Amino acid sequence: MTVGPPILRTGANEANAVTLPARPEALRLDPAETAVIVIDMQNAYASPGGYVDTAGFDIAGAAATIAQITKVLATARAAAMPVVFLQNGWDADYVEAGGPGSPNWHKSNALKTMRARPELHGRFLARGGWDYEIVDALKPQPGDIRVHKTRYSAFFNSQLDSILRSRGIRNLVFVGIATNVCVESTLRDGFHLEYFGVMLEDATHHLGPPEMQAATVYNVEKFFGWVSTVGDFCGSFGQLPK
Ligand SMILES: NC(=O)N/C=C\C(=O)O
Repeated sequence: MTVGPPILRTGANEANAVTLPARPEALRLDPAETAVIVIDMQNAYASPGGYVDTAGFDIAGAAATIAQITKVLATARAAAMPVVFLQNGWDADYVEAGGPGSPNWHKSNALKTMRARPELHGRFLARGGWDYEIVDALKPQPGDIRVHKTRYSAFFNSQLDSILRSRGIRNLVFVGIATNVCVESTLRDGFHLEYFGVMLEDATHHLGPPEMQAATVYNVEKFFGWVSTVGDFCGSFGQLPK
């Protein structure tokens, strides 16, 4: 008898489930219980002249990440899988960012850069501004869901958990920027809230040196979830009848 690689079943509705190749093992996912979570694909994180570019991070990989996410979203929409866009930022007066009593005020490189260069005040991550907007190439389509968030984890003080639970979503497929900050923070919080998190490693991009990408891939694969690829996601869910 040949024993194949293990497959983890995440839901009760086995009839509609699809096998997604992943590490450390493949997953059986029901598309009706699965959502694509697009983390912070805003001009701030992916466009020249946006916050992270101005703050000195390398965004050379962002264009390729956008191209990969485009493929994922086309497959997800064709499979009637919810697409949830997270948008990171604050009100125009930065009240939601917290003041000096908040660690966010001290650690946010957007806020630090604006304090160091007062001519930039109001430019980064303010709702209503260009920096906050989703990049043109990934503009949300009718039926997509948009959720505002004010901290790295998309579950913290947001509507995300309620929106997912009310739709019966149990599995989250993560794409976006940055792998090692908001993607990992959200996937970790999702794990603690009993969501099965899958990160598509070639549709995410890190902030900082390349080791940061590798570290999150290791953490996800070993401790918090599963790691898959755009090719495997599109290959699996692209097979569903239209
Ligand atoms: N979207 C993110 O991962 N953001 C990381 C840093 C920041 O927002 O300052």
